[in-house]
Amino acid sequence: DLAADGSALIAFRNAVGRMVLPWNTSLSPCKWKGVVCSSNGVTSLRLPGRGLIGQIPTGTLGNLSNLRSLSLRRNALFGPLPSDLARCTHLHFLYLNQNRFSGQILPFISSITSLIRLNLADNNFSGEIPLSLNNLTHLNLLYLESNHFSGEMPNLDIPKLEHFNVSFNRLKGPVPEKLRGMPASAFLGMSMCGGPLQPCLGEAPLKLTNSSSLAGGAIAGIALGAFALFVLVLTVLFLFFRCKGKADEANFTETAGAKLPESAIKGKEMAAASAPPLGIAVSKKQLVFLGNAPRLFDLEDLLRSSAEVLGKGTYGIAYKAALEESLVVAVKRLKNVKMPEKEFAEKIKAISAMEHPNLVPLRAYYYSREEKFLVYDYMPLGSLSSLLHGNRGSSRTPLKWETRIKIALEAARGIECIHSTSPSASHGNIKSSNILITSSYRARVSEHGLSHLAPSSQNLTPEADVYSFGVLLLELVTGKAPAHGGRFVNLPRWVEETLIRGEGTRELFDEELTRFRSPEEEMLMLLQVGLDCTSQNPDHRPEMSSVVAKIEEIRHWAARKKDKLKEKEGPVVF
Ligand SMILES: Nc1ncnc2c1ncn2[C@@H]1O[C@H](COP(=O)(O)OP(=O)(O)OP(=O)(O)O)[C@@H](O)[C@H]1O
Repeated sequence: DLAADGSALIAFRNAVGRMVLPWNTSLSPCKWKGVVCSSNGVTSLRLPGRGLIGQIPTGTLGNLSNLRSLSLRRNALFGPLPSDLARCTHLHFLYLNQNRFSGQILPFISSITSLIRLNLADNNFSGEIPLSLNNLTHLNLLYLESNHFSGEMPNLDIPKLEHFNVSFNRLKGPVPEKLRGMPASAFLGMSMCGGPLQPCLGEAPLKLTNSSSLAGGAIAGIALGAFALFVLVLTVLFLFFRCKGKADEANFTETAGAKLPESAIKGKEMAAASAPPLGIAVSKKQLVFLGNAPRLFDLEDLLRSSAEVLGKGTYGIAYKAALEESLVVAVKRLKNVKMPEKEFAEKIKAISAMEHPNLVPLRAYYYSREEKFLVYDYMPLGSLSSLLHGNRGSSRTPLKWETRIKIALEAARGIECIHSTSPSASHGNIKSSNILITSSYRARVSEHGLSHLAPSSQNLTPEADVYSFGVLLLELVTGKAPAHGGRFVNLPRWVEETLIRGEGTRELFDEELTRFRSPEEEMLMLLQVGLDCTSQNPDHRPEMSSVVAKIEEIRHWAARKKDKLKEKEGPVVF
């Protein structure tokens, strides 16, 4: 019945399209965009390229028992297909191509015997293609290309099958007998043989000429070379993305990008003599350097360096200290940290061991009874907060959409790294002023681990970080600061209320984004991720790894859309 179909559709929308499907619940579902009904209920749901993102839960589409046609192609849907789709026993057309669905095509697909067209191309499906697809006796179209299906192609024998493609999977072996009439283009990019392809080895031995055996040697060489390259790439990726491990070479500042030889720094005059020196009073003690970073300066150099206050934060005052024109560090002078040196040193070591390209590297620390400070790489572009909200005048360079979503992804990866260190690990103070930006607009999360030095450590949970990160996403899209001059805006509530007022979604967006005609669908998708993260119930918030996956999906989706547009435009013909 229609009411049940309506609630199934709303559950579906809430899971994957809350922002992009402005269905008016006071109207009949049959009036909603993309929905078609007959007297029995909803028969067709067509939402191609609408910016749907996430995993389709069971208890949504599976409840649409009269569904004849389902098209969700060109979205950013991922994860396994909901198994209760098998309950849609009248389904004729199922188009799920160009998403990121994964998992095996479970036998339930084969149980939807009403299917006439099944398109699962361009996804991440894996496992073997089941022989049980033979149950789909009405099937006229089966597109499975560009997935990760492996094993041998089963001997599909579907009498009405006319349109078929399994190219660009990992299938091997012979083209089965009943499919030998299909064109070669149906089996491209795999090690299959026979039928429309090259004969299999047993069928007609390959004639090896001298040149082809030479080619064999060359191929072996290329294969070895490719393997070595693969190992090298893996090693580089491992070194780059590891969360814990050995320190790499110090890169204290990104202003000039040049490395300074030690001799160039020691004993030199201060770079900007006009600024006052850092001048923190210390008892005779040394800086403790962390990791393998080269010791480019000592305590004395640091204390004499020209310093400027960057700001006052929860844990103390932050300074920019310029030791040399291209050797700049950030010094965080900690207040209210009262713990024995050994415990302090252990905590700091744990922080510095957490290495990741999206965390601000901690390079050294100083501990005495009366003074404690930390030395970080200086991030020349300051914080995301200042880039978003600072200097909103004519001289301002607005942050464009592509940069914002890249920053969102990188910050998410930094937080994911922190959360990956233990099940209860958290940052404790995620906000846009703690996302710092390098000269190449790479985002780095700062202050990780500091909440564990502070005396009160309540409410430090990964779920609380996810909430704060959700607020940050809403801030990136709306351009509104959650706290400004002592005034606080409840951003999640503001977004929800604006949506409920139903005046369209445009007023949600940062005016700097709409002015440059930024892609609305992507902005809505990111808003949806932000709202998911700020769910009132902590158990309903996604884990950081899934937040990372969702933002990656939005970017893939956008890239695919761009490619499609280019394809449409076609080559320029003179
Ligand atoms: N490594 C750094 N490089 C560049 N700027 C930094 C660095 N660390 C901090 N800052 C800047 O210094 C200012 C003060 O930072 P701090 O982290 O102490 O306070 P906060 O972020 O405003 O508040 P909280 O302590 O609650 O996080 C901020 O504007 C921040 O962007």
